Amino acid sequence: MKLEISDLTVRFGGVKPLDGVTLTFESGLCGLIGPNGAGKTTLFNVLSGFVRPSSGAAHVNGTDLLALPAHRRARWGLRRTFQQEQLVAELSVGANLLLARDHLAAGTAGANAAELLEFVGLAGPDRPVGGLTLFERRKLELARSLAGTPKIVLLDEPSAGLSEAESMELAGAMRAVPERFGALVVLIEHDMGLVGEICGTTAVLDFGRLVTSGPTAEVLNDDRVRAAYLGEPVA
Ligand SMILES: Nc1ncnc2c1ncn2[C@@H]1O[C@H](COP(=O)(O)OP(=O)(O)OP(=O)(O)O)[C@@H](O)[C@H]1O
Repeated sequence: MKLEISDLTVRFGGVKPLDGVTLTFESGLCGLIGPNGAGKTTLFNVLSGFVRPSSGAAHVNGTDLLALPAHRRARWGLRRTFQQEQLVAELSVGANLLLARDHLAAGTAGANAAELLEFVGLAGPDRPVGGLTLFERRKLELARSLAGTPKIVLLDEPSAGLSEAESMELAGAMRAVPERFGALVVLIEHDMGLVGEICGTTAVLDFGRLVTSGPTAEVLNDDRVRAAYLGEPVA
């Protein structure tokens, strides 16, 4: 699975949260990093259909993603999580998973609920979501994003607020997604240690522009990336 983004620009009035971004996510688990306001979530919003770009394109293995209406993108295999939780607290773990599958509406191919919960390491499908810990809810959100037949999975800071041990456990599941589900995963993550640990390649945005992308170890050592995080001008 290869996601090719070309010359993507988003304008909100005079602001350009994305400014001519050209970038390829090749396969596996890819990091997407950058300081606050860099345009990371905006890129997810464009890919998932919440924001219409003023120009540019995104193709997955030749499919023109932006030409599909947002609801068709989900059915096609585009998945995402949000910084704000999308779970229904009054419903059980299992019912929340079923809701995700119902939204897809294209049959029930893919892993069943028990398999998804086992994959993320979450027990008790009958428990109400309102009683889960933050860590358990994050696992459930990851499971939801894998319902049906995911092709591209966009994860927006799934580890925010978790302890280091919890983040590492969730990371173990995230890094197993490409092989288990055949999907490409793009992960927005602020913890550089975690990115270095689990992302094969990483792309860096700053002020809506691509700073660099490539093998994660090289990217994290790049002076331009350090400068972006320290708030210094990029040479
Ligand atoms: N609907 C909107 N209207 C106007 N400006 C917006 C809108 N959405 C985002 N922006 C601006 O676009 C820029 C990029 O925001 P975005 O949320 O994509 O950044 P981010 O890299 O995801 O940041 P963070 O790490 O803080 O989540 C910011 O300057 C933000 O204020």
